[in-house]
Amino acid sequence: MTAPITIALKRLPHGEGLPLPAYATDGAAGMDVVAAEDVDLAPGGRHAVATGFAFAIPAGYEIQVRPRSGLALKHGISLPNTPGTIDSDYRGELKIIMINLGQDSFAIRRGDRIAQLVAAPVQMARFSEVPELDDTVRGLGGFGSTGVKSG
Ligand SMILES: O=c1ccn([C@H]2C[C@H](O)[C@@H](COP(=O)(O)OP(=O)(O)OP(=O)(O)O)O2)c(=O)[nH]1
Ligand SMILES: [Mg+2]
Repeated sequence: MTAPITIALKRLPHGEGLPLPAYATDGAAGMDVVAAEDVDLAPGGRHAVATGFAFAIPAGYEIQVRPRSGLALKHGISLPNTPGTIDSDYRGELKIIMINLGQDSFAIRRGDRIAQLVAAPVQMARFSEVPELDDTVRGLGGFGSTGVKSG
């Protein structure tokens, strides 16, 4: 296990009293984050749920916002943009964009764990434009091209 990075966090006024995002167990990959507001999500509805926190993620890292499987399995609650990307230069409030894919209305209450945050390194890249690409076995094949028997 690599040493944890330190992420500066600012508690916003409406985040008063909420727990910091935290790992539920020693081996958890994601830190559970809780809602800072009450929201009733109708079937098919979506909402950017306040968390009450803002961050300064160190350069070279991101936070990925991922759904919780329990909410997904039991209630059809997910994130339409999963994994959400929190940029290192974002200083606004972390919001969790939630969608209700279930058939019943779902009540999110302040303090409920609604998503999990995974800190990850970011490999920066740049493009080099070329006239031709090199040949490969796959070539132009994609979208289910492998393992298809011909004849
Ligand atoms: O689930 C999310 C996703 C994004 N953000 C914030 C942090 C992120 O750094 C910023 C921009 O996100 P993204 O790049 O995914 O959105 P965009 O549609 O490309 O907006 P922008 O033009 O602001 O980058 O919005 C959240 O709070 N929650
Ligand atoms: Mg963007």
